[in-house]
Formats: sequence, structure tokens, C-alpha cells
Amino acid sequence: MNAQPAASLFINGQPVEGQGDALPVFYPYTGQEIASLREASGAQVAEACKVAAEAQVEWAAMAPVERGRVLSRAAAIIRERNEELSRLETLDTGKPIQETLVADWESGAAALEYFGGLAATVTGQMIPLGRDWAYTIREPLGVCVGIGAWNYPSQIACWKAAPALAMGNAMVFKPSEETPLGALKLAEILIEAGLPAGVFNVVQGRGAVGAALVTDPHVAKVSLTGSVPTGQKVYAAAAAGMRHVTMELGGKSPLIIFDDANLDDAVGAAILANFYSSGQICSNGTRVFVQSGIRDAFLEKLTARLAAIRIGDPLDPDTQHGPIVSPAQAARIRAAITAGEQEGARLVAGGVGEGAFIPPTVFADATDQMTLATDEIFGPVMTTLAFDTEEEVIRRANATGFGLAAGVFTQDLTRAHRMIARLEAGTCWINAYNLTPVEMPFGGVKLSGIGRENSAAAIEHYSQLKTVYVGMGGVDAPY
Ligand SMILES: NC(=O)C1=CN([C@@H]2O[C@H](COP(=O)(O)OP(=O)(O)OC[C@H]3O[C@@H](n4cnc5c(N)ncnc54)[C@H](O)[C@@H]3O)[C@@H](O)[C@H]2O)C=CC1
Repeated sequence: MNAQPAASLFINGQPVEGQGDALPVFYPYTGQEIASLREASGAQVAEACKVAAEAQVEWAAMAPVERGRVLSRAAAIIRERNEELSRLETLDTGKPIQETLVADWESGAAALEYFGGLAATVTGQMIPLGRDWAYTIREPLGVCVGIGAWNYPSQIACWKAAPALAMGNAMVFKPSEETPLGALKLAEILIEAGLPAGVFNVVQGRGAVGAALVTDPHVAKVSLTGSVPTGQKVYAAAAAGMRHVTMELGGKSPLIIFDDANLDDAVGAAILANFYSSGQICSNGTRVFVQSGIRDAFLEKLTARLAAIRIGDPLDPDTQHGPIVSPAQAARIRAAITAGEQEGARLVAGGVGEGAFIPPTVFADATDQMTLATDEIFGPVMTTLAFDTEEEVIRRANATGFGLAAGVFTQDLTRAHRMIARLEAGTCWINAYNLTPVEMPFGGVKLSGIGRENSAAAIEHYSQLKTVYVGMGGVDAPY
């Protein structure tokens, strides 16, 4: 298997070889090296930001409808090539092809399509002031840096590029060092769709390359998808230059299931909330609060459904559960499972697995204080917690520093809305979980982040207002 790209980086409309350290890419299923990349050197990071700053001027001067057309064309190209792109995504991430065909590039195409359409609708305000008046112009920020996590590499690249480019910004994107391939394809596709050279650039590298991007003098904004500790470092570094930030960080989200819920739907949602993409999803509902009366029935239905899951070769269209992205991440997840057992939680399904695979794992009889219930694991590990009353479960659900997402399952819709109003989470679902259509704002509160991706809300995070006061008469100076 070979997924070697033309070159490691993409700068000024061209593939460019990196001049930094070696960056091998491994197929998580076999451990085989499928591409040998190189990181960007410091000089290449600076070059990418400079090129972006120059290209941004021309791009911002284009009519928004023309910019939108480029993004729409890119969306169409992605959809035409979805099969080939999804295969590459599976090689890069190890996620089952049945997932990547529908959830990765397709979601990226939806973002390009959505923001392509929105570009021309963004207008300012006219503010009457009597004789005088004022108006506002929504202007691009300039050069935006995007830094991605490894779980949805191509989707993350598109979710950041689409609103940034729609508003007339340029972008330098650094994918995760674990999954560097998809962003290079996006760069090629955007050029093919008519994007001027230099408006979207890709540099590769580990954390130090990301850190160099954040403080480059050309950079006006940083959008990061990653863990809370990285977010804290990036936010602090961005603050020195008063740069804008969007932070899409981790979570330990509650999924609350009341005893009047449709149990089959609730079990299905708990599965989607914990095991899709082998559990490597930031918004996962990993603390599943189940009302005491239905706890046994819930666990029985859940374990029966998990017993039927097909685990294996991610390129096999029948496979439903693939490997973990890297041996290091698998080791971290295994340590969390072992700690859970040592702390006294009851393992009712799964376990540490073997090699690259960790099966869907479920713990019962856990307490809120166990690390299983406090720490983000970012793997296929569900912790179920029993509760009795609404008041109690709200308090326990909110007793975390995270605030990315939350879900409520109940047939009592008054209760559902009452609960949601009090849950400290940026993205909530009622009788659903983990659905993130582009039309809907997505993001977290508390430690889980700042700003929102997707929807019209993202426009504000990739632009700034200029206010213009227009004097229509004489100037009355006091002396
Ligand atoms: N809220 C959201 O939308 C999502 C959040 N995540 C979160 O991402 C995490 C998993 O992804 P990882 O790749 O392990 O996260 P990570 O925080 O280790 O790395 C994220 C990115 O930041 C870069 N980076 C690391 N140190 C840096 C520094 N000092 N300056 C600039 N860039 C730096 C990395 O190279 C990588 O590209 C989880 O916590 C997960 O919850 C993942 C997907 C979506």
C-alpha cells in the first residue's frame, strides 16, 4: 500500500517538499508505512504565512459570489471523487470505509457548499443618526491558521477552510502529524476549483510547527481542533499578538437517559455516542447517565447489540469498528480501561483488546469520582452511571470542567427542554446524538472551547467589523 503524495507541503499553489524532520505515515490497521513525509522547516512556515498574506489581498478583492463559486466547485469535485478520497481517509486514520464514505469528505463538501452559498449574502448595516449616518463593513481578518486533530482530518480542514475562505481570508493549515494526507488533497482540489495560488496552504509537522504558525507575524487568527492542554497553550500564545481564536477542544459529555425514553433509540444513541470512529470523537457522550429503573434493561439491550458488531479490516465495506489511530493512543486507552477496573467499576462488555483493536467497552457501577468518569479517554469506552432524579443528574452532569456536548433521552419534551436549559454544554441533542449538520453551530463552553464552527455563526469568527461614520453636514468645532 502506498499513499505517497507529490510532496509533503503545499505552498503557493504547488506541492513543495518539507525541509524539516522526517514524518512517516502509518496505516493503523497494519502498521505499514504508507507515506514518508517531512515536516516544514521554520523558514517554510514563515514562507507559507508570507505567501498567504500576499494572496489574501487579491482573494479578498474578488466579488463574494465569485469566491463562493470556487468553494461550490470544490464541493462538487470532492463528491465526484468521494470513493477515492474516502479510501485515502481510511488509510490515514484507520476508520472503516463505511464511515469515511459518508461522514468525512462528505461533511467537508457540505461545509464548502454551505459557505460557498453564504459568501454573497454577508452584508453590513446602515445605521441612521439623524442628519449623519454610519455603516458597517464585515471584513476578512487576513491570514488564518488552522490546526487539526487526527480523528476527522479532512472534515476538520474543510470546516476551517470553508468559512475562512468564504469571507476572503487566506489559510495556512497544519493537519495532525498522525493524519497528514487529506489536507494535501483539499489544497489540490481548491486549486482545481479555481482558488488563486497561495490562498490555501498546507504545512506539516508536530506541535513545534503548530507553535511557530501561531506566533507568525502575518497571522491574524488561529482555529485549533485538539485537546484542552494544547488549546490552553495555543490560546495563550495567540493572546500575545491579540490574535482571534476558535478553540474546538475535548469533552466528557453527559448522555442522560430517563426511564420513559424509547429504549431501543436510547441504546442506539449511546452506541453512536461512544463507538463510532472507534470512540475517537470529541463530542462523545462518554458519561451515560441511566435512570435506575431501566438500568438493567439498558445494559442488557446494549450488550446484546454490541455482541453483533463486526470488527476488522477497515477497507472491508462490512467492517463497523476499526483500529485505533496509533499504538500510542491505543496504549493510553488501555491504561484508562485498566484503571477503571482497578478503581472498581464493573466491565460489562469489551476490554483492552489486542494489537491495534480495542472493542466497544462498557463499564457499569461506576462513580462520578473514578477517572473513567472524569478524564477524556478518546477511545471506545463508555461509562454508565445510575441516577434517580432530574435535579441530581443535572448537578452531576455539570460537575466537570468540560462543556462540549450533552444529550437527553425522554418522551417528556417539557422535561427535555427544562434539562437542556440547565446543562452546561455548547452543543445539545434531544432524542438524538452526535449529529452535526453544517447548518447548526457546533462548539463548546467552559474548557471545551471558544467560538463556533459551521452555520452562519462561523462567519463572525472569520471576519471583523469596520464601522464608518459619515458626516453629511458641516463640522461644529468648539474653538
Ligand atoms: N471540539 C472538537 O471539535 C474536537 C476536539 N477534538 C479533541 O482533540 C483531541 C485529540 O486530538 P489530538 O490530535 O490528540 O490533539 P492534540 O491537542 O494533541 O493536537 C492537536 C493539534 O495541535 C497541534 N499542536 C500540539 N501542540 C501544539 C502547540 N504547542 N502549538 C500549536 N499546535 C500544537 C498538534 O500537532 C495537532 O495538529 C481530543 O482532546 C479531542 O477531544 C478532536 C476532534 C474534534
